[in-house]
Amino acid sequence: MDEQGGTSYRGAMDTLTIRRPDDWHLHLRDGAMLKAVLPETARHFARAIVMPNLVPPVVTGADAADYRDRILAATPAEAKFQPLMTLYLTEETEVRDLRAVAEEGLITAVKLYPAGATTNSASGVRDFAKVRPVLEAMAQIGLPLLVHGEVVDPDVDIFDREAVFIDRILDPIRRDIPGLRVVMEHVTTREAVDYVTDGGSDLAATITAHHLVINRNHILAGGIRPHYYCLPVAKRETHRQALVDAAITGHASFFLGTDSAPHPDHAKLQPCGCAGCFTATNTLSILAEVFEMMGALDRLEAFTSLNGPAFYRLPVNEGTITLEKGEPVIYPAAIETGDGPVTVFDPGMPLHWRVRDA
Ligand SMILES: NC(=O)N[C@@H](CC(=O)O)C(=O)O
Ligand SMILES: [Zn+2]
Ligand SMILES: [Zn+2]
Repeated sequence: MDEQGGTSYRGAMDTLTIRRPDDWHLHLRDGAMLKAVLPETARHFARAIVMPNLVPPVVTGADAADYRDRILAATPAEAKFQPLMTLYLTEETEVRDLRAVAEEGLITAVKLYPAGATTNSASGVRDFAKVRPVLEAMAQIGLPLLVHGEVVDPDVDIFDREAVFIDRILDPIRRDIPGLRVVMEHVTTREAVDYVTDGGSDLAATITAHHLVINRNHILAGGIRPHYYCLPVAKRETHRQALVDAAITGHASFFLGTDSAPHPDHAKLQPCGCAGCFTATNTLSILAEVFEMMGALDRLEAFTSLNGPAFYRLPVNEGTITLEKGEPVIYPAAIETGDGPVTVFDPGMPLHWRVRDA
């Protein structure tokens, strides 16, 4: 480790040691799927913000405690992995309950899904006025609100739904409730990048690996690729470039949230297939490739391991991981789960960086 923030290089930049990363947006699911996907995350990441969009969703403290225990039970014995739990905000969430759960230290954040915006969001919020007292309490406590930032209005084009959400919903809420700490999850647009860049220290954004490498052509041109379909859907190339620029700057408001969202292939390969890309397995290889391509390997650690803990007011991880560069790494095309195979996201380019076994 050197004094410039822990990144050290050897040789012609063929190894890179960084603080152990965290994943600030992850879907672990439950049951057989949880058991199959958890090792893919625990191998590389020390902590993850675990999304609460189970069926039924994680809405009470008791739900969160039970889910945490199921995750810990499914964690490989040798792994040191800490799940950071979240609650699913509904119009019925009570201020009193939320305060109690937050005081217990059981949850790290609360997740806001506009009803109907994405996978398992039916119990989400329709009328934002109804959750205002809860958001005010969160601002007082300093508990972050994580938002799936898309409007659900059928008249709004799917490629515009994130930008419209900022104008119609998020910005008014933030003006109305000063001090509310917000993470815009899985941002996909230049508008979101600009909004977060100028938003001050109470606003941050997670960025996925897949949104750094695909644009909407990858999904739709030359045939439809269901494994690239996730929400928010990837936008045009200029937006992808804005995301890359945000990720590589080292700006404190941007950090990694993989949004690794496993669905069995039989649920994705349908006339109406599920949204979500499964990236837990190869995210770090993809990121190293992108950051190297941009001449920004020295800022990878800020994105994966430093900016997130700083926003969440948590210590950075003690341990490190070492990435090494060599022949292209071959990842399995899919992982096997009790619910059937789950295809691993294919970045469509050779990946030369692998995480060295600890
Ligand atoms: N990103 C997705 O496309 N899907 C996520 C839900 C979400 O994060 O919006 C899922 O749970 O499958
Ligand atoms: Zn989402
Ligand atoms: Zn997600």
